[in-house]
Amino acid sequence: MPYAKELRIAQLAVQRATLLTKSVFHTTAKGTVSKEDHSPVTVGDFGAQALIISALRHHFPDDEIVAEEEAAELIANKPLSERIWSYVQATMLEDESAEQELGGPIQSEQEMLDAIDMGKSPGGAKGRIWAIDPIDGTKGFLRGGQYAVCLALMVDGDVKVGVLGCPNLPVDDSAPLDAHAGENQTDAEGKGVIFSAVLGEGATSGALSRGALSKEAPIHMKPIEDITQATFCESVESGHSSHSDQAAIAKLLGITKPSVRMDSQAKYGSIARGAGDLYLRLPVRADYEEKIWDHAAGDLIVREAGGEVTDVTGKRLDFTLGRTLKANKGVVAAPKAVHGKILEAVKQVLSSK
Ligand SMILES: Nc1ncnc2c1ncn2[C@@H]1O[C@H](COP(=O)(O)OS(=O)(=O)O)[C@@H](OP(=O)(O)O)[C@H]1O
Ligand SMILES: [Mg+2]
Repeated sequence: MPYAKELRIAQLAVQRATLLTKSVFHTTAKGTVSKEDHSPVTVGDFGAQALIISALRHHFPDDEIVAEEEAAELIANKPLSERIWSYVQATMLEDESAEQELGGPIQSEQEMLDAIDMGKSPGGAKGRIWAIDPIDGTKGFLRGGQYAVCLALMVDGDVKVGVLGCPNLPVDDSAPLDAHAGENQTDAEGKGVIFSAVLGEGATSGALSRGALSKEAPIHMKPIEDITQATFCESVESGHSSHSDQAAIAKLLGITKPSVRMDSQAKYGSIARGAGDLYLRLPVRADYEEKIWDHAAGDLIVREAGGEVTDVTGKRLDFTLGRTLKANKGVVAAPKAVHGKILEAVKQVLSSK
C-alpha cells in the first residue's frame, strides 16, 4: 500500500499523543494555560505536539511540519515548561515495541521545546508537509466533550494520509450519534476511536486503546435516501460557524431532526462512518481563514469514505496556499450523491442574506 509507513507512524504517534491528553484532562483545571475567548490552550496541546513531532522527526527528518503551537511561551515560563515535560516523560505506549518504533522517548526538556518549535513551516504547494493539531476542539476537551488529535501528510499540496484520534467518541461505528456520546462511557466500555485514510485506499476506523492498535475496519458514508431524514453536524461554538445559517439550510432541505453539535474534527469522522450525514460549517466572519490543521485529515477521511468536501462556493479545500485555507470559505461535507443538492441550499441561503 502506498504511504504504509507514514500511516503506521501517524497512527502510533496519534495514539501516544491522545494518552497524554487524557492524563492532562484528569488534572486541576485540565491543564489550562491561558483561556482567551477564542483559543484556550492546555498543557496537553504542547505535550501532544512535542510527542508527535519527535516521532515524525525520527522517521522523516526531511519533511516539513505545520503545527498549531509554538514554544515561545514555554521558554519564558520555566514552571510551565517543566509541567509539560513531566507529562511528556510519563507518556508511553503500553506496547513496548510500538513505543520503540516511534523512536523512543524524548531525551530532555530542551529536546521537547525544540520539537514543539519544529512546526513553523509556512506550508505551501511543494514537497512533503505534515499538518498537526495536537488538540482540535480545545473547548470540547475542557468540557469533557469531543476533541481530536489530528495529523495529516500533504504531498505537493494534496492530502495523502489523514489520522484523527477521537478519545471521547464511541468506538462502535453504529452507535447513535449524540452530542454527549462517550461522556458516560469508560474506555473499557468502548470509548475512543481512531479514523485513518490514505488517498485512493479508503478510510477506516479502529479502537484507540492503550495497547496495540486493533484491527481496523473500512468505513463508509451512509447513503441518504431521504434528505429530510438526514442528521447534520455542526460546531458547538456559534463563533466558529453560523448556527442560524445552518438552521436555515436545514429548513430549506426539509430536515427536521435537530443538529448534533460537537467540537473538533470528530464531526468529519462521525459522518465518514455514517453516524451522521452532513457537516455544515458556514462562516461567521468574512475575514476568518480556516487553518489547514483543522481540516486536512478530516477532508481526506470523508472523501475516502465516499463523501465530497467543498467550501460554501463548491470549491475543494485548497491546502496549497500556506498555513490557512485562504481560498476557501466554510465547509460543506456530504455524501457525493447529495452534495450538489446541499450546496444549492447553502448558496440559496447565503444569497438571500
Ligand atoms: N472564527 C472562527 N471561525 C471558524 N473557526 C474558528 C474560528 N476561531 C477559531 N476557529 C477554529 O475552530 C476550531 C475548532 O473547531 P470546531 O468549531 O469544530 O470546535 S469548537 O466547537 O470550536 O471547539 C479551533 O481549533 P482549536 O483551536 O484547535 O480548538 C479553531 O482553530
Ligand atoms: Mg483546531
